[in-house]
Amino acid sequence: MGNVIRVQHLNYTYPEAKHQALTDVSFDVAKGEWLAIIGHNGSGKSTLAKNLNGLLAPESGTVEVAGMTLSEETVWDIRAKVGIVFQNPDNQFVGATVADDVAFGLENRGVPRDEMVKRVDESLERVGMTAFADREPARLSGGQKQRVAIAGIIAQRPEIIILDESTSMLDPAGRQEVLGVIRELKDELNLTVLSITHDIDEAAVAHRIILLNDGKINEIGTPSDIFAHGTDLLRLGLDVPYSEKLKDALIQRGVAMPKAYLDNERLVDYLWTLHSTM
Ligand SMILES: Nc1ncnc2c1ncn2[C@@H]1O[C@H](COP(=O)(O)OP(=O)(O)OP(=O)(O)O)[C@@H](O)[C@H]1O
Repeated sequence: MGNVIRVQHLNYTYPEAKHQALTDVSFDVAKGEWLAIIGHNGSGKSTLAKNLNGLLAPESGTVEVAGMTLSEETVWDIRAKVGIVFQNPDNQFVGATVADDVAFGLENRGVPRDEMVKRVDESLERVGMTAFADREPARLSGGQKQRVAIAGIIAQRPEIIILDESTSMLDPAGRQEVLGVIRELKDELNLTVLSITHDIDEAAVAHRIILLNDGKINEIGTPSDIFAHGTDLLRLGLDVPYSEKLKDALIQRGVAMPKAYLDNERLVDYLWTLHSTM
């Protein structure tokens, strides 16, 4: 499996800022991988996402996407490969109807009308929003709005989807709805997913997690590697999985617990075994 993203020694400073927003960031992403990016407020997550699709231009270092090195010449081709779903669904709509909205990006790219109609239908079908094609986007629920935003992106046939806090304004049901759609699309279309999130449960479903701290990569590892830091993550301004908090509270009370990260199910299994041997 080849790499679809390669970032090497990326540095970025905003024009009017004193501090570097990203410092010497390097990592690879394999095609078809789900990578979560976590870190405290202001750690550089959104800046990194914008450097990946050329919304911001790296100050130094290189960004390669789908075999192209990001530059003025490649920025439009790269942008076509990387779709970003942003946090606030209301800021993402331009069309008067759901179908118009999904068509917008294709119109801009000069896709012929027949092809456009086909792709709009197909994309709405994939996110389960066909019945809403003629509705006004503003009247949809938060989860439905994000599904429409996702349809607008997949209509453009990207290889990579970045979720930039895309579920953070949704209720738990909306969050599950959107993540479910992404999971299905990822498998059907062999997409690579980067999810920038504060939601620890969303990070836990990734293959790997990048932990950013003050614009630098603190660690890259599997969810088990990262969550094994337990309550130390709180010091980096992050939340800790519920199972780790519970484990910590049990350790405080003198219960012998394994060091490795246990998700909810494995924690229950462990406690059950402990209970059965008492
Ligand atoms: N347009 C801007 N101009 C100047 N500085 C900025 C700008 N946008 C972000 N920054 C600064 O760059 C750093 C990284 O910000 P960024 O938005 O990438 O962080 P983040 O991890 O996405 O934060 P959050 O979780 O709050 O969205 C912060 O110090 C922030 O204040």
